[in-house]
Parts: sequence; structure tokens; C-alpha cells
Amino acid sequence: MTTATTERIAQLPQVSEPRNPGMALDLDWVRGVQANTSAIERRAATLPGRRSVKKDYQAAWLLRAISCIDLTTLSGDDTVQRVRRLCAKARQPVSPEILAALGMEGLTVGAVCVYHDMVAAAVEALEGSGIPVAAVSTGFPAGLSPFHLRVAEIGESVKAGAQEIDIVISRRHVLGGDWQALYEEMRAFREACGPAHVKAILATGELGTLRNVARASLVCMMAGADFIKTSTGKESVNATLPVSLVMIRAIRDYHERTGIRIGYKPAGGISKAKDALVYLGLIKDELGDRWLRPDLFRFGASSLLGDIERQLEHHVTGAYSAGYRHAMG
Ligand SMILES: O=C[C@H](O)COP(=O)(O)O
Repeated sequence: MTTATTERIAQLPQVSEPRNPGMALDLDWVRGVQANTSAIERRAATLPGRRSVKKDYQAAWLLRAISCIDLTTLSGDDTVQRVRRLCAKARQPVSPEILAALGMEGLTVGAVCVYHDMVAAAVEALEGSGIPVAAVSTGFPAGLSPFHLRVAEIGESVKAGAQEIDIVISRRHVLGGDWQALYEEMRAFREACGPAHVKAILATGELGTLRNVARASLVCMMAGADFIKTSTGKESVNATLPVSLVMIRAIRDYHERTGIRIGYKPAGGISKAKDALVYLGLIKDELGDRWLRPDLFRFGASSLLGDIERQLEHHVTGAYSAGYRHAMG
């Protein structure tokens, strides 16, 4: 790959973005939000076939995708050893030989995402790397534990060193149209996070309609979410393109009205390099290049990295390696 291509697409200088301070709940704005489901589904259906980048450009965009991965393990059988292996992978997501052949060095993923009990192990394993640990929180994945415990859980994870907190909202507030309750819940979660950035997981597969997804996105942003995230990965339907269009457009509206940029994290079921490219194309089209950086875009994924690695290896060597060689991530 030419170094110029890598530098332009895959290697990015740091830029800093002000945090979302939130705003008062504007119910007129929330209730005025609509979502034309058939138009959204039609547009989403055109996306996978539309944009296709090739060769060096594809490899550079895949490197960019890696820098935006929240490398995730959220299993009941997680162990400290597994988390350490994941963190080693987070530090060096692609083999040094492949990376050198692509004209790049120092690539890491965006964050490592774990349950609270694994935060300390991840923080220790990532020390000195600059890679943040994200903790799923607030009774993840259902969010049905007592409210004070959900708030306290956030504090515990921040104390243990998590720099990002992925909270789950109460779906019943959305399903009942209780926007005030959703706003207050999100506000409290944001406050409990302190300096840690907060991602609001909407669990869109459980919200019933795209209009609910749009309204819930807006309310969470008004209440101070730094990111909005589709799913826990545990719903029966997780990240989809229609849901992404709705959430991304809510982010665009919020930016147009407030000047504040909110991040986006599709999560759950994204496991193929070609899907990652579709998401990056969608973000580029709807929000622009500024959003294609890890401070404003993440993939929540446990197995996407393995497929991207295989594609990069193929790009460099002309051959595919077996999937088991990329078992982690
Ligand atoms: O937030 C991340 C998701 O839980 C990961 O889901 P996945 O295992 O389907 O990639």
C-alpha cells in the first residue's frame, strides 16, 4: 500500500471535541420527531451494494475500522486470562509484519469493553497503551435491577478505572412514552459517570418502532449522552442499517441545533469486514468525515477484528488464512 493512502485514510491526527453538556428536555422537539419506516428501509436496502472501495483504499479503510472497534467480551464464562488475551490483541490487533507491509505502525483498537468484574484486569493489562476500558453497566443487559444499584454500579466501574461506561436505558420508559423518566434516568447515569464518557445503549430491538428509536436517541442526547449505541448484543435483533440511519440522523439533527457532536456505536452482530465498510460509508455519507474517528464512532464487536485481519492478510499475501488463526476478536 502507498504510504500516502495509509496516512490519508488510516492514520489520523488527534482532534478534541467538547463533551455534550446536555440541555433541558424539549418535549415539543421530541414529540415532533417522526420516522418514515418504509423510506428508511428502502434507503437502508440500497446501502450494502452502493459503495465499494477496492485494494489499497479498502485496506486503509479496514485499518481505520480497527481503530474504531470496542473489542468486546461479555460472556458469563469470561476469565481474567481471557481478558488479558483480549487486551494483548487490543494493543496489537494486526501482526507487525502485515502492518508493516501496509505502511503503518502503532495501530490499536478504540477500547476494550467488558463487564464490571473484569475492569481491573483490563485496566492492568492495558496500562501504558492509552487504550481505554469501557464497562457495560446499570444492570446490563436488561437494566432491571434497582435504580440505586444501577447508579452505584457506574461509580464502582469508574473507581476501578473504566474511562467509558456503556449504560442500558429502561426500555419501558420508551415503550410507555415517558420521556421525562428516560431523561431523568439518563441524567443521573451521566452524573454518576463523572469524567468517564457515557454511551447510552438503547436496545433498539426492544423499542418497537423506528420512531421510538429516534425519540429515545434524542432524549438521551438531551440528557448528556456522549455516544448513543444500538444494542447490547443480547437482544434478538441487534445493530441494523435502518436503525443506524435513524440514530445517525438524530445525531445530525442534534448537531445542527446545538453544535454538539455525539458519537455513534452500532453493536451486536457486526462480524464481517464488508459490513464494517458499509457502516463507514454510511457515516461518511450522513455525518461526514469528522465522525469517522474513534472519538465519535465505534463498532461494538467481539468477532469483527478476526475477519478484518483475514482480509488484510489476503490483501498483503494474496492468500486467506484459516479462521481459527484469528480466533480472538
Ligand atoms: O457491544 C458489543 C456487543 O455485545 C458485541 O456483540 P457481538 O458479540 O455480536 O459482536
